[in-house]
Amino acid sequence: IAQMWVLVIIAGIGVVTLLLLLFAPHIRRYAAGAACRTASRLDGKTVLITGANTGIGKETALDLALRGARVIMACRDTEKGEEAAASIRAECPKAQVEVRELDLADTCSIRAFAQKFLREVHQLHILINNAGVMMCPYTKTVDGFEMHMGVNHLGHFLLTYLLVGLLKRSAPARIVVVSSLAHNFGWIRFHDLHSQGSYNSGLAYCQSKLANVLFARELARRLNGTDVTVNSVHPGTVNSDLTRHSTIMTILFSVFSVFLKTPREGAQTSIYCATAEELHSISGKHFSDCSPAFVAPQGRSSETARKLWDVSCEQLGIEWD
Ligand SMILES: NC(=O)C1=CN([C@@H]2O[C@H](COP(=O)(O)OP(=O)(O)OC[C@H]3O[C@@H](n4cnc5c(N)ncnc54)[C@H](OP(=O)(O)O)[C@@H]3O)[C@@H](O)[C@H]2O)C=CC1
Ligand SMILES: CC1=C(/C=C/C(C)=C/C=C/C(C)=C/C=O)C(C)(C)CCC1
Repeated sequence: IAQMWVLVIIAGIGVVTLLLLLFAPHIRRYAAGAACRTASRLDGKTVLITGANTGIGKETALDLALRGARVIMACRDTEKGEEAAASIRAECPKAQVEVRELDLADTCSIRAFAQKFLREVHQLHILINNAGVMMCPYTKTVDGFEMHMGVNHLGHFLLTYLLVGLLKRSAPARIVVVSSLAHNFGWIRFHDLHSQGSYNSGLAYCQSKLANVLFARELARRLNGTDVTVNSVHPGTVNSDLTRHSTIMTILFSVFSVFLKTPREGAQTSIYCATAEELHSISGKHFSDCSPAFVAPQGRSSETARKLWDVSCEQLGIEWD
């Protein structure tokens, strides 16, 4: 009987493998999701992308550079950034890409970055808040913020605050906030925003991605009439370095990689929101697979969005009306 079970298991694995191989092209096509079909050129436009040295950010940078934009890649590790820029130039010799140092886990770095940027770059048409950290062990940023909240939300909040004047002067301009489907599982824990009482790395990530959705909606409302639009994005489930802090997720993502998006596929919705002509006046919306997407009720609450805005300003020591 034991031998029979072994045979059944081997046959089962064989059948599953065969089916997977047979349907691999279909599975891949389905997993890839929607591609951005717009042919818009970006000659003469300046784009800033955070976390552009790898993953979705790097692929977004390559695509926008191919469209003729000057792409500024804001990276915390400029060596990694230069390697990414070199690989973009190898694919697109005419690419105007440059690397600048930005550590979103340090408000001094964000302020220094913005100061130099405003001195040296005189226009900004597209800002893509892409950088992110997921499920890291409990860590604080230089300013004492919990890492997910500090980098994914507060760091980008401060960066956008410092650059919004330039975006307005360069209008029409767009801001793309890379959030996630994970916002569905998040709650803004105003009583313990920095998880000092209790910490769960998954929930901390979800909270920060919900903060991204709320920030995009509230900023869109405040920028109404300025010709600067803001939309948030879920890129899909993408096989990137994002899982680096979780061994289980890293193993699962590589084993099931055929079912996941590649970083290039994951960049499509960011590219769509940054370039699609039909979105020129669309603001405060959430997109996935280059289409409008569902937002969880907690991501649609104007009250929570306003409260988060006020708390974020307070924590960063800024006034932003
Ligand atoms: N991959 C996925 O399945 C999904 C991703 N997303 C979102 O997409 C975005 C991009 O993720 P993805 O490309 O997958 O992940 P990667 O880990 O490949 O890229 C993340 C980028 O963020 C940068 N980064 C992290 N911390 C900081 C910091 N303190 N200062 C500046 N840059 C920083 C990283 O730099 P470095 O390499 O130096 O660490 C890297 O360039 C994230 O916001 C993520 O939340 C949303 C849903 C699903
Ligand atoms: C359940 C399951 C999977 C799906 C995981 C998903 C859907 C992860 C989504 C992550 C997100 C959205 C991260 C960033 O924001 C895998 C890996 C295919 C392996 C098989 C089990």
